[in-house]
Amino acid sequence: MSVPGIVVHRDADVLAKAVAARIITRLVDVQSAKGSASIVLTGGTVGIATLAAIAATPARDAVDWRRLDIWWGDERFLPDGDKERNETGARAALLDHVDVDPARVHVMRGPDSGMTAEESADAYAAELRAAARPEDHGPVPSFDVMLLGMGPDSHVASLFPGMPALYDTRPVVAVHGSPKPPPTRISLTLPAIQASREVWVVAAGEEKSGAVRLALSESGPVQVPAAGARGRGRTLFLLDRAAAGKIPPGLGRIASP
Ligand SMILES: O=C(O)[C@H](O)[C@@H](O)[C@H](O)[C@H](O)COP(=O)(O)O
Repeated sequence: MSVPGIVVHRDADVLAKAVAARIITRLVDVQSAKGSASIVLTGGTVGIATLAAIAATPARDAVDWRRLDIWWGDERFLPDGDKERNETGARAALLDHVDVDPARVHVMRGPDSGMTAEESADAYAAELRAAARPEDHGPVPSFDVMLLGMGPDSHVASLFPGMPALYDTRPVVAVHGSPKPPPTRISLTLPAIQASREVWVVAAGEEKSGAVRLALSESGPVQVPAAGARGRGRTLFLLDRAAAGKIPPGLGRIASP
């Protein structure tokens, strides 16, 4: 797994815009090289603000949205269209404004599907397995970009410290009793996250600074899930100054444009 690079931006607004530009560039590069690309979206304030920043920039048209596979790292187990669903936020911020191929927007289904949370997780795992190719060497595709927001407790996706999902070797699990409402969620697990070519953890605000410090230290991923958020090729922590405020000196290269 890759050692995290750290990039610090002035504030949450500049961070979202900078991550948006970075996503567009990454997707254009990958599509130029491979013809198609894949991205895993996240919920949360910065995650959704980043999608809105993509929608707001003319450079978004450089991405071939028809040749992009869109996945989610986690989802709240709520009915389609519920305003608390990460999918709802992503569609309002970006997906409804670009020409995505509906067949390549892979949502984690809620209770209106008639499935339980466990069945929905299994269905998503089957969708991931169907999209995996031999060169991925596993049950999930090698995602080109895995975006992850991070909570003040260092959770990523819906992997909360000490909870059973962190011990699970399956790629997708149902989460019950989430400390962050709503209580029932669907989440990729760390093995699925670590299959990504690149993992980008995005965080803003002083309340995340302790979690950032732990996530960049030699912490164990069960107690510090963000410490397990590592890509096979590259890991980036994309932060604002407030979230970066407790990073110990000498912890690798910190770019502060
Ligand atoms: O479903 C969710 O809630 C998100 O996927 C979650 O992992 C989020 O990204 C973090 O909690 C950070 O959220 P904030 O950026 O709003 O603090």
